Amino acid sequence: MPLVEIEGLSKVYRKGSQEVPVLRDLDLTVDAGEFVALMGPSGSGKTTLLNLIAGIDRPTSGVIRVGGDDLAKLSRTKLAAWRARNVGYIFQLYNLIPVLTAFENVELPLLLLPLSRAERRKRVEVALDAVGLLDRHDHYPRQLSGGQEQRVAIARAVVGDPTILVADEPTGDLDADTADATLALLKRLNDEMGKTLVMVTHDPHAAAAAKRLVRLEKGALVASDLRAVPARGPLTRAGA
Ligand SMILES: Nc1ncnc2c1ncn2[C@@H]1O[C@H](COP(=O)(O)OP(=O)(O)OP(=O)(O)O)[C@@H](O)[C@H]1O
Repeated sequence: MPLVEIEGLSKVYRKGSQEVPVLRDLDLTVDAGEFVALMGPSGSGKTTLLNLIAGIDRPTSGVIRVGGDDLAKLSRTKLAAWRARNVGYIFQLYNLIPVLTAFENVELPLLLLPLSRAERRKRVEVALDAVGLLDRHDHYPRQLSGGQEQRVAIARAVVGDPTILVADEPTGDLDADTADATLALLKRLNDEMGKTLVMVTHDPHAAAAAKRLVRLEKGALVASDLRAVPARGPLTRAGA
């Protein structure tokens, strides 16, 4: 079943009087339960596309439906509310709030939902447990390693049970082993919990964690294939 339906999507940024076309007449469908890697050269429009799917940005023209909602038709306020309910965003640099503990960081998106304090606590604990960091719940981001910070950020992204998870270079700032552990976690969220994931990456190794590869070049889709990478066991880095 299609979760993301994109038809004739275009995005033009305006810089003063200058127009910068970033996405051109793009069509793409992502089914529920897919794990899609979005690759392409720097400047090809990957982050722009991800932000449009996440309802952070709005298209210049075209249709973008996520879970049946036509995002271009929502007002800014409605789009913000839609985002809070439906999107979990994972950033390259984690974007945790330094003055909040791991628990409080994960709890943050739940404060926008009508939940009791007890229900919030339960959900935060389940999410922290799922990423293996329940015992670090009272640690501040500076007391965590980069990989642990990213796992807290992943817990924060899934805690509200969003319709879709989007990740922008989630392993871009991690060493190889920590990146592998993070990718294994994302794979597990997809395989075992059925989360739909769209991940921007430059790294073919990271892309190999996904089930489908979508390539962008100069704002247009050049390929969208089921994984050409042979099936394999645990993520291993070639030559390592
Ligand atoms: N807010 C903005 N205003 C003007 N131009 C922008 C804006 N955001 C992005 N761009 C331009 O749009 C193009 C695509 O940017 P985008 O970040 O989507 O590319 P990308 O494929 O994610 O690149 P990278 O891999 O380097 O992150 C770039 O030329 C960029 O300069």
